[in-house]
Amino acid sequence: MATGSRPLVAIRNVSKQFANGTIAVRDVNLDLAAGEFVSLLGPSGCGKSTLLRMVAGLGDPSVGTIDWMGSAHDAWGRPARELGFVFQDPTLMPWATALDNVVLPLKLAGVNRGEAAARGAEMLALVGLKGFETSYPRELSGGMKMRVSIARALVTHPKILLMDEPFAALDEITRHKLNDDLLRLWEANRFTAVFVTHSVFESVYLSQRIVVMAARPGRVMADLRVGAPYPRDDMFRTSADYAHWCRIASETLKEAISA
Ligand SMILES: Nc1ncnc2c1ncn2[C@@H]1O[C@H](COP(=O)(O)OP(=O)(O)OP(=O)(O)O)[C@@H](O)[C@H]1O
Repeated sequence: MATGSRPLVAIRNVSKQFANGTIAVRDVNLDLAAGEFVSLLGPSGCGKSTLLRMVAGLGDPSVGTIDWMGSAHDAWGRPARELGFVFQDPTLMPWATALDNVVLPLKLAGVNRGEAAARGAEMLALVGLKGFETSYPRELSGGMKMRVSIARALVTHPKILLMDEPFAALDEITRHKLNDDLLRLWEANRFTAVFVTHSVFESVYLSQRIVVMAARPGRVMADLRVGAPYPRDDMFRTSADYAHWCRIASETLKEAISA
């Protein structure tokens, strides 16, 4: 991956202190390269979500900068962040169909109705929901709702997809399936993927790179490269190579927590 080239996002000396005095993250330095798959791995409270939200512009750092390199800026000097965000909860509009949920970002961007519907339907098909365009969220399973959420995040073809523990509430079989589908989408489209998780297994399965964080205060402890090739599939999940990388990631996480 293009890790040697100019980063897509450069996080420099970033700290975040909330009004109640909590230091959520301290002195984080991180480059996100175009097209890479990175996981932020760490225990509860280590600032993963806070960091991800700041990359998305949902909250500013107290100290430091987050630069979207090479992005256009608006009249106020704010970067045009081309991103999609997937939360742990699918956050769908219950009164709208799957298709209407997916096309919302296109509508907000002023894309005309016909084109938005075509692009939305195409995206739903890519996440395995062809035929469910007119279904309402209440008619969909948890995994299907999350697929709609991913389709909505990707429908604008963002440069970066930020995901905050998107599969944590799903059963293991559904989570594995969604992991596979996410990798397939990433390999086909090569957006930058930033994935927050506390699961060592999930981070190893998905990522080229795992940024290991520790809490109190939240900080980056290690930056691990997962040297296993893609495509990754069920064969990989049961391989000695996967077990090897899980062991390394697990030991790194243990060291980070006890440091
Ligand atoms: N709005 C807020 N006001 C005050 N403190 C906050 C706020 N948001 C988060 N925190 C605190 O900042 C720290 C980091 O929280 P954050 O949610 O980023 O961690 P996390 O690693 O994503 O945790 P989890 O895995 O449990 O979601 C925690 O101590 C949390 O209580």
